[in-house]
Amino acid sequence: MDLDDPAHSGILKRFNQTRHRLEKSNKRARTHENEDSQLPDVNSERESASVVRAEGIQPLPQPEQTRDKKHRSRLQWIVEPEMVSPSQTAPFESLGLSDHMVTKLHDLGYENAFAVQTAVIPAVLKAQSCLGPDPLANVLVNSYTGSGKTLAYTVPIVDCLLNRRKPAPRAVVLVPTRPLLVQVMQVFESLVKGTNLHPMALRSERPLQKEREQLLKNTPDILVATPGRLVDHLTESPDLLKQLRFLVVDEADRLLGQSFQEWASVLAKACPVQIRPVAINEPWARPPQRLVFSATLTRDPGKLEALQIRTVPTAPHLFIVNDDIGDAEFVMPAKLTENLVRVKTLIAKPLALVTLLIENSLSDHAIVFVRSNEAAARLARLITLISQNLFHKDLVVGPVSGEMPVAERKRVLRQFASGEVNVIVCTDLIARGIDVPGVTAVINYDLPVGTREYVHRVGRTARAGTSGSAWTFAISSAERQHYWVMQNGITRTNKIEVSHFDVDTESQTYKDVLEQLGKEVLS
Ligand SMILES: Nc1ncnc2c1ncn2[C@@H]1O[C@H](COP(=O)(O)OP(=O)(O)OP(=O)(O)O)[C@@H](O)[C@H]1O
Repeated sequence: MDLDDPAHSGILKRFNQTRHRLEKSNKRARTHENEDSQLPDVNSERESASVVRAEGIQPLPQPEQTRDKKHRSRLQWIVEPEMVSPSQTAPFESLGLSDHMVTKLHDLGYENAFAVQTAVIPAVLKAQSCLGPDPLANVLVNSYTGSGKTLAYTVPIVDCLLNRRKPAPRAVVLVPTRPLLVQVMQVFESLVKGTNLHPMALRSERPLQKEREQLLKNTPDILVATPGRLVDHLTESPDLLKQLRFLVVDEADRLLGQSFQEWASVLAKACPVQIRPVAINEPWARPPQRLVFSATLTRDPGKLEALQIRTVPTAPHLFIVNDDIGDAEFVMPAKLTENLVRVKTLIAKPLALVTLLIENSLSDHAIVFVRSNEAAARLARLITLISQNLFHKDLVVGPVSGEMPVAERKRVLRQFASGEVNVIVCTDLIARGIDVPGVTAVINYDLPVGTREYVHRVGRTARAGTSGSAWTFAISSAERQHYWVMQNGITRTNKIEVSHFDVDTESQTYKDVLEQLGKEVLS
């Protein structure tokens, strides 16, 4: 209460007057031990009633404040998240996993758990070990790009489901894009090898009916899907998820930004709800444990509400992998260096890009982001032409965009991962979640639309503790301003470097190259 506020000081004054009168009247009652004298003084009661209704010697009822307190305690997990230092690594043996899983992880080359895994794996295992119908503590995670969030949920899920007892999907993992779906599926497949667990990806490129038949026949334990495809199946088979134990929402802020087919409410209706048995032999059920991940997780309770994160009676865990919460919402990988590249004109941009790639030895394994499918195709061709004609180098460049056939896109990504393709030019389709080890640089040829997109794009490099660099082109003061605005709310180890790029756009060879591209586009 603000005592300087005239309204509040008036309330306080009236409260003190009333309390004073009540104290006087109670004292009188105790002194005389006379039943009549215990009644409050009629005059003073009238007086106090005209002021405010008093209820014993209690503070005056303050409904707003009570509600606010309750509200606050329900949101305590958001207000005071559990901070996890990025340096907090531990052997997988120490996290409560089965011997089978620890051996499997070692076989796959994972020795120690990354920070996010040391926090999330024990929290999930502990919640899942609770028997009975009590709701499980949900887990929400904000951890920087490339920090190992995928293993943080796939490992405990597989470990918990190892003793397969029910032929029904018990885990659903939602992801925003098909490339990410393929990647998560590969991680599950590597973890379940040698067990009787069966993961399945729901793919929108397949006929729905055929996939449904497969779903009924194979009874997968784990489903990996995009929300739209899952909704299609739930419409046909509303009981599909009745045995669900885990609901993972990866890249949650992105998915929550999509209201496609009202997926969150359809999914909420399809999940088991709390059923507390009245007698010991009665059936019970509890909602699946929600595991929610992103490098840019929203902490807006209003937005998270769609996921039905239970806050009572078990408060969720909100893990933030960062040394210092400060004011920053997001954190950059420690070994990422960032550069703002000032280029004078639009026409200089392609040449500046190729010069940057070649002169800074970035051309081996780089990702260039542009804003449209068309720009991806055009710039990929232009990089090839410029590198051949002006630098006498044969860079292998491939576009990756949403309009390409899925098989073709997969091929380019596979070749990029194996090193056959040096540079990919892509849209935001692969800005999130995609993990290609060894990417040396990310170049924002076109500016991303906002902070979140920036964080995810540049996070395709400097992953899993490795080094990498990010370069963002800006040709006007408006673009530079946008760049600096995007940096608000990001915490980083390395200072951003600003460089100027002057290239000769007047050379005849460059003009010829641009003309050739123009002709190719028109033909
Ligand atoms: N404990 C570990 N030891 C060694 N490598 C690991 C470990 N955990 C994960 N990795 C590797 O780190 C890389 C990044 O992991 P992952 O893709 O899960 O990151 P992420 O946090 O989900 O990133 P993003 O936010 O970009 O989706 C992967 O190549 C993965 O194999």
